[in-house]
Amino acid sequence: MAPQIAPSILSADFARLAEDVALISGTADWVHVDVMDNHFVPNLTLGLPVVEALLKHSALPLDCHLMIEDPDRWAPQYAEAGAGSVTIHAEAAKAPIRTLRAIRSAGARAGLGVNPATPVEGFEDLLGEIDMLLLMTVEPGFGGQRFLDVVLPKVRRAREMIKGRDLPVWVQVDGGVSAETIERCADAGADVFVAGSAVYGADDPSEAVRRLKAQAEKATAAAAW
Ligand SMILES: O=C(CO)[C@@H](O)[C@H](O)COP(=O)(O)O
Ligand SMILES: [Fe+2]
Repeated sequence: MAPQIAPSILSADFARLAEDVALISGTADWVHVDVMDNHFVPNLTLGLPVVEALLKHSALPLDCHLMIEDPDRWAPQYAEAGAGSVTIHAEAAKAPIRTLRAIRSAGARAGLGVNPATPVEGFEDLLGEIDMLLLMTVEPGFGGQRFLDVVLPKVRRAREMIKGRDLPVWVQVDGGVSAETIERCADAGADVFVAGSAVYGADDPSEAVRRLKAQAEKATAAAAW
């Protein structure tokens, strides 16, 4: 799959979300929406009502990343509302298979996320239940953190696992992805890149997306996977 860029609106202006989403509509592939509940992570952002409102204003599909304690209860509702993709965290879900199936049944892509210290090997048998594996490259909770290079071998192993099973599962990296780190991620096997501060901290967010995508495309073309 060609590399895709998903700017995170965590670094946008929360009072001008529709305008900030419109800024990247011409160059980005997804709008990444970080839902945080102050329980699974020590930060509080937005929830279903804001996502429902944003869906009416976004030309791009919403990629909802649920960093919440009870994703089994909430995730299907984001899919039913019209999100293009809904990701639950493996550390939080109590019935991941049921929840992933409910997301797909509601017409969204189903994502499974893992924190930096959570191994992917335990989830190999779930690969057939998901459309995307999200590998956090920072500890979840905040934008603008430093990229954790220590996660890159896991990105590589995840890509190998997926390739070994011949499944169309996307590998998303999230956290600290920038012009400095995106090539290493693409080389390791990532094909969906979340970037918050690297996009919304730039003078021209749309141009920042275009550049990140060009870098990812070049690194992917040269990659062994
Ligand atoms: O899920 C998260 C943080 O928990 C991310 O989506 C961040 O919002 C990415 O921001 P940057 O690290 O790119 O600034
Ligand atoms: Fe995220």
